[in-house]
Amino acid sequence: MDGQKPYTCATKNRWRVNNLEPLLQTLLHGLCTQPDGSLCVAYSGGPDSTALLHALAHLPEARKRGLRALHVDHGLNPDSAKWSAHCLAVCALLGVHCDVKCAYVDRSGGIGLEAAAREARYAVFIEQLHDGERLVLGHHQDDQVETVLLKLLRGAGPEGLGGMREQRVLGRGMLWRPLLGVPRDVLRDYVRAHALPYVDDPSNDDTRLARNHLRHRVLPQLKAYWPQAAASITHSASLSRTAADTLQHDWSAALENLRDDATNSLDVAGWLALPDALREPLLAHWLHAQGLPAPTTVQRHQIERQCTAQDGQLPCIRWPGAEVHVWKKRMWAMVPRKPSTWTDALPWQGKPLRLPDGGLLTLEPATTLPVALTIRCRQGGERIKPAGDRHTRDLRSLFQTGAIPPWQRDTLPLLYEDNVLIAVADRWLSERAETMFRQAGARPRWQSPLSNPLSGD
Ligand SMILES: Nc1ncnc2c1ncn2[C@@H]1O[C@H](COP(=O)(O)OP(=O)(O)OP(=O)(O)O)[C@@H](O)[C@H]1O
Repeated sequence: MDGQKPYTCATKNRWRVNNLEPLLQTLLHGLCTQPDGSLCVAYSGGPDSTALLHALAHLPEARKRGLRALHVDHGLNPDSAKWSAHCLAVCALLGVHCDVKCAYVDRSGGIGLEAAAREARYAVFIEQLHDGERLVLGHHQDDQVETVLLKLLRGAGPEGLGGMREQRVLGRGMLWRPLLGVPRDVLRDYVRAHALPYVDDPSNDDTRLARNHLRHRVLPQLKAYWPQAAASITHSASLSRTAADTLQHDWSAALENLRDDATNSLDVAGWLALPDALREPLLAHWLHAQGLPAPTTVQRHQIERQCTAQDGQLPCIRWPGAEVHVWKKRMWAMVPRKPSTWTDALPWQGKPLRLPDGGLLTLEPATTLPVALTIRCRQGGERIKPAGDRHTRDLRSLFQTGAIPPWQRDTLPLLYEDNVLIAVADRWLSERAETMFRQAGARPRWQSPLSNPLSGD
């Protein structure tokens, strides 16, 4: 597998030595323009990441930074353990340390096996990446062409049509795709010329999968008529990327202005006033940052219409995995939640208590209360006299003056001592509760089951 001369930046005018140099040349150029950081090759064992790993292993510039490989075993193919063993053996021959990690592929998410495997793989990458390390992937020009066409066929905008980014932040490090400009054939030539052994994953030939259908059926026909298809599509992608990055600059600035950090809610009037080209990606990004899926165009238009609802109305727009509420001229997003009131009275003396709706009640610092309290869910009609207040108040008016969003109101646990309401979560405490917690040297702390924290007054 060896025999490749080391090439350095200093000798770059003497690169043209043999027919293997284009790959090394690209990588060397990439390394010279990349900020420092050790390299971790995402090594599937397939031909492309094999070429990538082998070439990097022969560049002193890569070795000097620190070079290792990471193979993820999805456990989906009966031969996957053999593939892991193959990766370890190749790395041993190259003198590159290799980590093999198993990924748990969750098939229950309804996103398809390929996407679930990808999610699981990236979760491993994120977990395994060291501080400042670069995860180097073997995606090449033909992968980029397939990605862009698939996005086009799904009706994507400039961000999707920009294809895969050459680099981006990933976990504690960066993801880097140095081969996006290199055609698949160059990599396959390299593998052949060095007689590199690689894993042949049969799922790559399954033309029932959209990407494989494109690769094996559609693209050969496109290229037969338009030989420049790959170059033209990647050129369009880079134009879209530039446009998407410019838009991103603008919608990021708009998001800063429209989002309230304390509540993570959005100012709807400001959002509606944005041009379409900013409104859509801003919403998608705001949702993704909360781990929520973006709406379809039809659902987004529904949100836009509901944003102009009268005060007092409480619009809620739902789609699989997310719901958006419009309240007090702001927009709030969360995971859809069935209204869950519980009837049991739960005893509590200070130990962390997971409530039936997923909320969490604790004492900070952890300690034990002198008496056992009872925790109940709101039923309606409850009243409390908050410390320092001259009157008892019903919870409905407390919630209104405290600006507690309506969808959060039933989640606040109520703390009772001998059937007397002494605290509403950690928010309103009676004189008796204040005294009890002061004597115990701790404060109650409640974590909402919803993704958004409670709004401030
Ligand atoms: N199981 C895996 N472990 C580590 N990295 C992986 C794995 N699967 C994919 N990758 C990384 O993602 C890149 C693109 O993945 P893709 O599924 O297109 O490739 P592949 O067909 O598995 O193999 P290759 O690209 O190496 O020929 C790979 O080149 C590799 O860098």
